[in-house]
Amino acid sequence: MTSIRKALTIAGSDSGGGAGIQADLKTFQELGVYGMSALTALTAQNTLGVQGVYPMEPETVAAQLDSIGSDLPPDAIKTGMLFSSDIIRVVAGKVQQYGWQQKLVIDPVMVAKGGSQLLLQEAVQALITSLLPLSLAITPNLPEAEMLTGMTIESREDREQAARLLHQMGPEYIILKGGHDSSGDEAVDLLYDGREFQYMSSPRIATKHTHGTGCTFSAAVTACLALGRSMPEAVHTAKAFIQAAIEDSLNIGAGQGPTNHFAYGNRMRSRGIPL
Ligand SMILES: Nc1ncnc2c1ncn2[C@@H]1O[C@H](COP(=O)(O)OP(=O)(O)O)[C@@H](O)[C@H]1O
Ligand SMILES: Cc1ncc(COP(=O)(O)O)c(N)n1
Repeated sequence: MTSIRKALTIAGSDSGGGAGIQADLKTFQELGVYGMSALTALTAQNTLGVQGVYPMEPETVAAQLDSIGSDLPPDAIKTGMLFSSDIIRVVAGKVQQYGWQQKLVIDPVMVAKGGSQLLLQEAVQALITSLLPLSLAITPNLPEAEMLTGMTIESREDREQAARLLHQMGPEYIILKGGHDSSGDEAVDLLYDGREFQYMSSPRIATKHTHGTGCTFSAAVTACLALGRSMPEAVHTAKAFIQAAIEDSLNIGAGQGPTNHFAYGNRMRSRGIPL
């Protein structure tokens, strides 16, 4: 009998396979974690953009979470596209019912890279009041952090202030991703635990094939937490995972190609390093 750690993604489906639950499940698999999913919405999507959004009924989301919660307790959970305040409230209720608070990573997905709305404007407040207080960590990109805090983020001091404000909203850890700041040669992420600011940077890769970077990064954090790693270790591994995935990103489709979920594992295996 083999025992395995389990991770759950509560997110939207990307038919093109680069973001959403597809990116999450591929990342879980690559990091040796058993992946489970509860779908919040279907998107008709490819490398050119989002052609359609079809949200699930909130009861359908609840039913999936009950099936998982009653039989397959996850070791870590992430949320991605949640779409509406009704779905957010259902997810928050199930997180409380099954006691998942200490295992929950929120990727506050708002807008797809092509510009389509994946979280309704009316749902931002529900995310702040219903879900953030229940979470272990949140992984906003810079525009999402601006939307959640209401502040403009330009300088390093702004990032630290935004992290402080987000920390006051409930999550124990703030992981502020810096991919959208194209001003330097580095992609700089910030981890804040309410006491210390820890910066993690890597060389910025010049490519348009970054579809699914945020989903993949937060899925890698979640997989590492499921494996029992500490938060700094999880973020460190996720940064290495996404760096490899962007370096070897896939030039498929006519638009913004996806990141390469095999890249990190291939590199580790070729060096004989256990994942
Ligand atoms: N061009 C890039 N080169 C290297 N790392 C990047 C690049 N773009 C994004 N990243 C990294 O990918 C992760 C996701 O970042 P970001 O683009 O900010 O989020 P999102 O995909 O949610 O918009 C972060 O760790 C960020 O530093
Ligand atoms: C279903 C779904 N969920 C999330 C994203 C965000 O993708 P990205 O990681 O590129 O910001 C997406 N494009 N589609």
